[in-house]
Amino acid sequence: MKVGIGSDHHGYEMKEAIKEILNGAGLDVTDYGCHDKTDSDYPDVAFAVADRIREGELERGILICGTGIGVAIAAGKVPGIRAALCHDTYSAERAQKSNNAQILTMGAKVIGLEAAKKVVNAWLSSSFEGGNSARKIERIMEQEQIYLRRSGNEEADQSPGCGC
Ligand SMILES: O=C[C@H](O)[C@H](O)[C@H](O)COP(=O)(O)O
Repeated sequence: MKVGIGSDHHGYEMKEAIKEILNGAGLDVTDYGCHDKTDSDYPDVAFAVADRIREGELERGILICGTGIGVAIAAGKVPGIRAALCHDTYSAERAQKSNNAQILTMGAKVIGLEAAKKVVNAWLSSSFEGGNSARKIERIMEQEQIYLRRSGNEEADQSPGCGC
């Protein structure tokens, strides 16, 4: 599985630790930064990872900032992207099974590393179940297309869709 990972400076240490684990597990992991603890702006890394998913280069992304909120908001602005902020294993599992979220976000100031590892594992080991969930994801994706068309955006119809 091709996974992109990224963080701002608040999430740097957690990002490095999780990257090591994923590499050790044999996943194909690409690090989109940041690469040290120097102040960095979370939207930049969030857009970098989300864009690669939108373009089909990555299957999944993991984004970490202080709270996980900023990266989730930014990544969710990229058409076709569903980013889920999860700090517990049940939500992480459902983020895949119900929401087909390509991106997991976490806050390094909110959750400890051991719990974060379990959240990542729950999310990576789950997959979308379709069924009744598909209709809701399709509805979200349809509405996104409506907004894109309404704004005359040429990117309408180029999103990965619902994955249903
Ligand atoms: O949602 C945003 C994250 O928690 C960021 O890590 C945090 O906001 C960093 O921004 P600042 O340093 O401006 O508080």
